[in-house]
Amino acid sequence: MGGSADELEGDKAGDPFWVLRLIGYPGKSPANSQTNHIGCGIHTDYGLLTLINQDDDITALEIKNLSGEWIAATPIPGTFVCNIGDMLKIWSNGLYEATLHRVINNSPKYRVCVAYFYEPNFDKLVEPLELFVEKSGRARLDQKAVYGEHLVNKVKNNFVMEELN
Ligand SMILES: O=C(O)CCC(=O)C(=O)O
Ligand SMILES: [Fe+2]
Repeated sequence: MGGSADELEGDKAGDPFWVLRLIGYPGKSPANSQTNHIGCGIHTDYGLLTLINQDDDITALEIKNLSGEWIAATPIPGTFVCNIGDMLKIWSNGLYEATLHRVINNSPKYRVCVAYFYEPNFDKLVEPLELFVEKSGRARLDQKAVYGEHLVNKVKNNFVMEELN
């Protein structure tokens, strides 16, 4: 990113609120021709970086591209998907974009994903860093958040069963 190697250490992410989550998505029942309604709703990740290890043989994770279209994050064996989270977007003054994504498992197979969320310190007030305001060459983003409060608010809204289309 162009900062020092320990740019995010100390009070920023020196005591990261990391989480490793195993997530299971039931497959679509053969009797049901409709889109599976159990998945993960549209969201951006909350923290810094997420590493996703997904089943190799099921395409279910979708990303919204800059044209507003949903595109599949087709699994590439031996690789992780890396998502930018909301806090990295703010710290980098928008140089890094937190990408919208969702999960719909329309395969008949149960899908498993292992997601590692690398997050800032829980109580950290996150605001654009001067370094990235200069580097991005754009106006300072009018965004800031205490990471822990942001996390709790988003978890309350994201993990519900809902219509996915
Ligand atoms: O299951 C996946 O591939 C992604 C899950 C996800 O986006 C999340 O837990 O934040
Ligand atoms: Fe996510």
